[in-house]
Amino acid sequence: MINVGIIGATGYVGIEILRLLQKHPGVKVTSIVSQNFVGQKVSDIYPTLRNVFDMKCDALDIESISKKADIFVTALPHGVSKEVIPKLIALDKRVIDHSGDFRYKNVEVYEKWYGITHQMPELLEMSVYGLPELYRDKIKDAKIVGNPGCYPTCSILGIAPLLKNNIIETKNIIIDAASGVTGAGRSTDLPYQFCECTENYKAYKVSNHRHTSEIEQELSFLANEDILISFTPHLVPMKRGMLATIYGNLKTETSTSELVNLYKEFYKNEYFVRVLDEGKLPETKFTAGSNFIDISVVVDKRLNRVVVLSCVDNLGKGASAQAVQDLNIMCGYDEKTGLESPGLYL
Ligand SMILES: NC(=O)C1=CN([C@@H]2O[C@H](COP(=O)(O)OP(=O)(O)OC[C@H]3O[C@@H](n4cnc5c(N)ncnc54)[C@H](OP(=O)(O)O)[C@@H]3O)[C@@H](O)[C@H]2O)C=CC1
Ligand SMILES: CC(=O)N[C@@H](CCC(=O)OP(=O)(O)O)C(=O)O
Repeated sequence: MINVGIIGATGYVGIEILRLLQKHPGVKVTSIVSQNFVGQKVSDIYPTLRNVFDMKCDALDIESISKKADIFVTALPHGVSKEVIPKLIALDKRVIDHSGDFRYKNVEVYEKWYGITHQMPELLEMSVYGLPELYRDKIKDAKIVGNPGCYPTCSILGIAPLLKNNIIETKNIIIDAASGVTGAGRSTDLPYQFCECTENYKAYKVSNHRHTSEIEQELSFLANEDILISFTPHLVPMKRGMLATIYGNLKTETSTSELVNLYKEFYKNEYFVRVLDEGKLPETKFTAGSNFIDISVVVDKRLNRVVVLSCVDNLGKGASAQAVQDLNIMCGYDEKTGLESPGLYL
């Protein structure tokens, strides 16, 4: 049994991890940390947990919480994680982080896109990007895992087979993606209030969203050359879910069925990646509440262009469930442990 602490347990990502870990036979949650709810039962804040998990929230006192757990999952805002994690590492703890603070290999790129000075670039070197389908072997022994952002998970896995097989031009990759409102966390900021986002659909941070740089980093590693993309995120009036529509120019004439076969071959050993048969398209309700990513691929013959549709739950494969997958890899458990349930559908 592994003792796990969740720091930032009272946010949307943290509470989803707590929910998933209730069904995990190899993990015991021994500390949950909050900022505003210290001393309160988490089941009073999230009553779905009543009689299931009634632990009280700890304060962020590293010395005290480090005695309670071996591995910590941090679901803290960007900039806060990088203050907390070095202290856990110094106490020989392993950490899976959800912020952007440990996802980058080049500290200057992080500092430019986040507007934050990192201060601990040497810890970036030891961190592993937490996308199991690409970095499973490194995640196994990692001290720090930088769990990917939701848009990057959805986009990178959607494009990887094309770049790895040299199928598309590396210029002119376009990603349009839409996220449910939980993507912004348990925020009370005006744009995320009911009357502001319901019955509405809008783009935001066009050409300057920080995930552009994270996606570019990983696509560049896959293609072995520097890649720039056009990335446009949108907010869609749903609680959870994310769909990315990705466009790339094919280098040679290729059919839809050839590409579907190529994707199926590429992901043949990946339980959580479901490549859909030709003619089938993903929908957010098919992945909601799960660790699955559904991908379909279509060739627009007239333009010799490929259109990939890639779909995750932003809180599932886009965050918490993927962290549980990483945790399983780090602890030597079967990757599906605690993640066996299908999505929610309704
Ligand atoms: N939401 C999503 O879909 C995704 C989010 N992420 C990332 O995961 C992380 C968590 O996101 P999310 O759960 O959505 O955010 P929330 O705002 O819902 O939760 C943030 C959590 O961090 C705690 N917290 C905030 N500031 C501090 C601080 N200064 N010191 C200690 N604790 C603090 C909060 O405590 P309290 O509740 O007491 O205020 C809360 O538990 C972020 O880095 C986010 O970017 C990554 C992928 C997807
Ligand atoms: C809808 C919405 O606001 N989504 C968030 C992305 C959440 C996420 O996955 O990203 P990080 O972990 O990098 O914060 C945003 O666009 O900032």
